[in-house]
Amino acid sequence: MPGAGAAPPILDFSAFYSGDAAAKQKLVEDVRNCCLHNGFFQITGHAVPLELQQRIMGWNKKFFDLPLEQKMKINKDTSNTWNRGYELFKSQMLEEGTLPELKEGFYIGDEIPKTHPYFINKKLNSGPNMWPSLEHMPDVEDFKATALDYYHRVVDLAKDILKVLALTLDLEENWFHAFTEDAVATMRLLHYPSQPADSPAKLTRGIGAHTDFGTITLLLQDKVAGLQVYDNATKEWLDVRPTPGAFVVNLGNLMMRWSNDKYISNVHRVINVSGQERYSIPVFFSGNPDFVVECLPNCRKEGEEAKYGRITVEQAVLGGYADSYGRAEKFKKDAAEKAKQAGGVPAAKEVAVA
Ligand SMILES: O=C(O)CCC(=O)C(=O)O
Ligand SMILES: [Fe+2]
Repeated sequence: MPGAGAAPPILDFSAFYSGDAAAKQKLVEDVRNCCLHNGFFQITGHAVPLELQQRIMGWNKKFFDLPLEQKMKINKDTSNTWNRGYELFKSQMLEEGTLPELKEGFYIGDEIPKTHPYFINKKLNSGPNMWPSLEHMPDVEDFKATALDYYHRVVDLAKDILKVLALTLDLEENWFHAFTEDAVATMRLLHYPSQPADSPAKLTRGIGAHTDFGTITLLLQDKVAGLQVYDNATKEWLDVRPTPGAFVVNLGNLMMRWSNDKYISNVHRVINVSGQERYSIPVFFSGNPDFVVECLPNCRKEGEEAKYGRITVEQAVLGGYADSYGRAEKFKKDAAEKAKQAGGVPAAKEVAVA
């Protein structure tokens, strides 16, 4: 059971599929305790094949091995407005006071054609993916097929996890059904270069301390450690150990708000001082963008007011993005301004690029 100073437990999710009522009940209780404690757990025994996880991890590395100018051709900031494609090193800064983050990313989502109502109505992160060209990646069709297969299976798993979450709140298993229909989710391939050992003190981060903006996140890590969860009780950072085949599951801000802060969207970060390159793949499950979220049943006492008003999924997620990217942009502008005042060239190349 999670307690002060305990790393997120590894739960066997096969109990959900097994038909063994006692095992399923135990899973529900374990998940509930994690949600109340720090909103993090790992799961094994799910239906996403290990072999598929390994193939998408292989593509993760292959993608980032492309030369920078090829990745920049599908830069998410310049090639589209629906949040797909390549994200340059140091684009994000989630933790106030730290330096822009030492990670690069590649955003993928469901393949939404330009004729789809979500694209036409500019719904949250909805549109065609941005793939490398055939010229730069001759087997890009395999990359696409693997990424989309992986995406859909993880989204299905997210829906099963939401069934368990409904049970943790004593709701009917399909309570989240309307919310999960036509849901938006975003997956990002991430690459963290190895950082110097003094990174924690020097305030350089792979990804700064943050909470996720969506409903739930399902993260695949490779073998290289670096992810840490903040333990509110002991005020220490706990390592989330890479576990073969496991997904790290954590609740995002939308779920915390929806549950009236009963369930926790917890602070986490990555600092990669392993001496090796690190790769990971989070899938952020947002939900149906038009779904209106307001305090879940069984999350407040009789007569108690809900802490938050109604909000659509789309509004809630977009609010979180604006904060984190705005911070990185401001930092870069300030750095460029400082360099100009000092009469020098901007210190870092990315100041000009971003
Ligand atoms: O790469 C990881 O292990 C964590 C990534 C993460 O927290 C995020 O992308 O929000
Ligand atoms: Fe995160």
